[in-house]
Amino acid sequence: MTSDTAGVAPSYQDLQRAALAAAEPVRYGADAAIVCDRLVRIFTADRVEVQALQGLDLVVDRGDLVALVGASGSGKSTLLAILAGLDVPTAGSAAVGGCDLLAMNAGERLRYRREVVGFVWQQTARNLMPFLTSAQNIALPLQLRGGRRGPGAKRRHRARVAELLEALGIGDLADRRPAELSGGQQQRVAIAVAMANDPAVLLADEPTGELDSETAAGIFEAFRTVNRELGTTVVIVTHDPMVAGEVRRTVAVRDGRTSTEVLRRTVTAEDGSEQVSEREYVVLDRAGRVQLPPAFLRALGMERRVAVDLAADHIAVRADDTDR
Ligand SMILES: Nc1ncnc2c1ncn2[C@@H]1O[C@H](COP(=O)(O)OP(=O)(O)OP(=O)(O)O)[C@@H](O)[C@H]1O
Repeated sequence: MTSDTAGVAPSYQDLQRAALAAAEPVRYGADAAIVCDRLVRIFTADRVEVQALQGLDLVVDRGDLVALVGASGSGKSTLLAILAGLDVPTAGSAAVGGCDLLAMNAGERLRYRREVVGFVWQQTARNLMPFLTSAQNIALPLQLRGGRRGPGAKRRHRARVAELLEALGIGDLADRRPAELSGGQQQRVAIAVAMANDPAVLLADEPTGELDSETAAGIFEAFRTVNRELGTTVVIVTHDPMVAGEVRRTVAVRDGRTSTEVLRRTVTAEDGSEQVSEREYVVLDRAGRVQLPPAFLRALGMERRVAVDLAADHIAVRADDTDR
């Protein structure tokens, strides 16, 4: 190939590199904190199979704060147990903080649970050792963490405990045992314990389930603080209807799949006032499937088959009228 526009015409190597780059598949959610791809979890109880997760897709970006909502039995806790490294999916793939949850051996799984994820349970008592003070509870995961224990370890641990007590506004509770704390205070300490080893992701299953609504609001604020100030990705499973107003992204799980999402953002109006805009989306999975809201389908009598037409800026879904 001759070139009379030296420096502009691509070389053979340039073309080869471009062709290879184009052939390289883009990894699904490559830089995300959490990537679940067609996740399936089947339980067998009394020879009956329950498909708790039925091909669930979920990508959570680093630094995001996400609420998972859904009816009882929709699969939320099953998903969280997998993300926490406590359970293993039957099929599909899941990665958290770059760790492949299907490829870990027992030792790696233990390290993953201690260092990559933090977990806050609903039962306030389950999160804390009853015979340790708040500061000792927070220090425990630091001591259990493997690796080098140099002479400065004790000092570093003390500094980390102080930092977390301060971030969660519980410095004055450092020397109290769980029995001497209210439910809300216990959950704040539990968040500090889960954050001790600076996990990539903080997971919480119904963390406000045992609290009154005012205390619950304070706990959501604590999760927001952790998310904003410490930059941790946070995923909270909740039944709390108030939650939609508390987080940027709410993902609904239905029948073992993610079905709809509500995204909230603050927009500045023409007069300079700030308003929160909220929009509901249906999830588009990797195969191009969407789960349309049942109320919409019922309203237009859509079932079994719909006509789909492409327009310049949208796709129209209409009731099947072939028999009319
Ligand atoms: N260990 C298990 N053995 C058998 N079935 C299970 C097991 N764990 C969960 N399931 C079933 O899987 C489905 C999903 O359960 P899961 O607990 O994930 O739902 P959930 O959305 O968290 O519900 P809830 O909001 O009530 O906690 C349910 O039908 C449940 O009965």
